[in-house]
Amino acid sequence: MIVLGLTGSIGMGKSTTAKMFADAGVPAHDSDETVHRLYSGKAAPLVEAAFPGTTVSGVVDRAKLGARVLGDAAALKTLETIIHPLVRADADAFLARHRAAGAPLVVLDIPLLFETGGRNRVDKVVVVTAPAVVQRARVLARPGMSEEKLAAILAKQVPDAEKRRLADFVIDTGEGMDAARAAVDAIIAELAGR
Ligand SMILES: CC(C)(COP(=O)(O)OP(=O)(O)OC[C@H]1O[C@@H](n2cnc3c(N)ncnc32)[C@H](O)[C@@H]1O)[C@@H](O)C(=O)NCCC(=O)NCCS
Ligand SMILES: Nc1ncnc2c1ncn2[C@@H]1O[C@H](COP(=O)(O)OP(=O)(O)OP(=O)(O)O)[C@@H](O)[C@H]1O
Repeated sequence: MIVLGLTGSIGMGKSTTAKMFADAGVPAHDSDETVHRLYSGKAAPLVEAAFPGTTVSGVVDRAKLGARVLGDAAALKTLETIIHPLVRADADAFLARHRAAGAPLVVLDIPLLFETGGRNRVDKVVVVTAPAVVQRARVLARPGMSEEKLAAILAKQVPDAEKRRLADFVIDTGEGMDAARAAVDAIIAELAGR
């Protein structure tokens, strides 16, 4: 089974591209979605213990938590120490399930693949990218997002140019959905022979 890591900086199109792989029949695991699920389950008490007041009715409020940790390097590190092992365990279970089922190719969508040593956990890497102006416009259009929050997140991420340099495949999501879908199909053809 080939494990394809999918990464890219904030707003570059990871989730959208992961869904294209899934729609084409390639199982895809989404780290951000896993974090969000954990925040309404087993991670919630751990987060509340570390950052009192960031959960509401037993569920992590991501706006409150983001306000607490983004821009505070030590706090973010503490959060990552709690969350990353749980996400990794979820991804490992996903891999075991699909390996047992005989899947030829699977995708792990890992936002911090290069930042957290994820390169060793995957066979090939696809980086999604877009021009910086497109990225900014996408991210700033989200509710609750601000220039400061974006700057704090970008400061914690390997720069886009460096990610592209380290990639086996690059998909430019600034060229539209059809172009991205064609790029996804070409990668599947190369890696899974179909
Ligand atoms: C700070 C939080 C609460 C903000 O929540 P919010 O709903 O606004 O954002 P969301 O979770 O959808 O993440 C959006 C994007 O932000 C970036 N990002 C998130 N966490 C981090 C981080 N620790 N370092 C760098 N970039 C990050 C990624 O590009 C990610 O795709 C949330 O991102 C979080 O809990 N982060 C810590 C866990 C983590 O490291 N997740 C990312 C990989 S598993
Ligand atoms: N190929 C594409 N063509 C046009 N728009 C796209 C394409 N891919 C993604 N987008 C748009 O870009 C925005 C960000 O996409 P997406 O949520 O997939 O990014 P992400 O990298 O997962 O973001 P985050 O890092 O915040 O989790 C969305 O509005 C999405 O519709």
